[in-house]
Amino acid sequence: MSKLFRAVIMGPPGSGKGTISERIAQRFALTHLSSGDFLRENIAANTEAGILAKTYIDRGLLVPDHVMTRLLLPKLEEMTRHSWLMDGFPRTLAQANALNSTCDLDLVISLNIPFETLKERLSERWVHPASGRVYNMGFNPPRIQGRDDISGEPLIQREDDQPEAIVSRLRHYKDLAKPVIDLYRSKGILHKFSGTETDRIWPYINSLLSTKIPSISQTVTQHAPLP
Ligand SMILES: Nc1ncnc2c1ncn2[C@@H]1O[C@H](COP(=O)(O)OP(=O)(O)OP(=O)(O)O)[C@@H](O)[C@H]1O
Ligand SMILES: O=c1ccn([C@@H]2O[C@H](COP(=O)(O)OP(=O)(O)O)[C@@H](O)[C@H]2O)c(=O)[nH]1
Repeated sequence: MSKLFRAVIMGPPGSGKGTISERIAQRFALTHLSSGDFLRENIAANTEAGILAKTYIDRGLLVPDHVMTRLLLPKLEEMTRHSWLMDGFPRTLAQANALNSTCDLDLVISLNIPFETLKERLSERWVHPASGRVYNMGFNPPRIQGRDDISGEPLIQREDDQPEAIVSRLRHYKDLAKPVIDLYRSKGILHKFSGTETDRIWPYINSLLSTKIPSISQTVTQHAPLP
């Protein structure tokens, strides 16, 4: 069996983490884990952690580190036989240190996208709350306007995707992410990608990962070519 591969993707809101994670998961047969999706599942299932997390999310706050680690680390510990890509965790240095004590990461992708692009994308983002599926009226519109492609349920715009909220979310991201990015840089596993379009960044990420997970990429590219 080939070596297991563990990666994290970081970037400000709207930087394309979800979009790129889906492509990576498909191309390299990794499991895509998203902290936001995992929280939404817990909220929908009314778990103790979900109920607690909701009180923070509803106020536009980050869920406290100890709640996040208690929720996510056992999940990762269960995944001993899987290669995975984590999106949305760690977000703070305390979370990064907790993750560090659970597993060794192979690689961290950090997305660096201009502010104007982020603002534009977020204002055009529509989501299907139950599944976390994300659309954009220009980039990847739903097949039927205002409806999720799979369930046909209505799409919504998130409160915190309004222009006024975006500036403070971005500032907040920068403050918290900097020490995490510095930590991964010092470990020599950080790979930073800059640009305004996922389609342009994707080939670089694809070729980097092909060198890191060659055995998986060869099998998968024969069957599932992507742009
Ligand atoms: N690692 C984390 N630490 C603390 N809170 C988190 C974490 N991950 C998610 N959350 C909480 O869940 C909410 C939804 O997360 P999700 O990743 O879906 O969206 P987001 O980060 O706000 O926006 P975007 O998807 O645009 O980056 C966050 O706003 C935050 O309150
Ligand atoms: O090159 C791109 C990549 C993404 N998006 C859109 O930008 C928004 C934010 O992307 P995503 O949710 O993947 O970013 P995240 O917040 O997860 O980093 C979504 O509406 C995507 O459809 C876009 O318009 N162009």
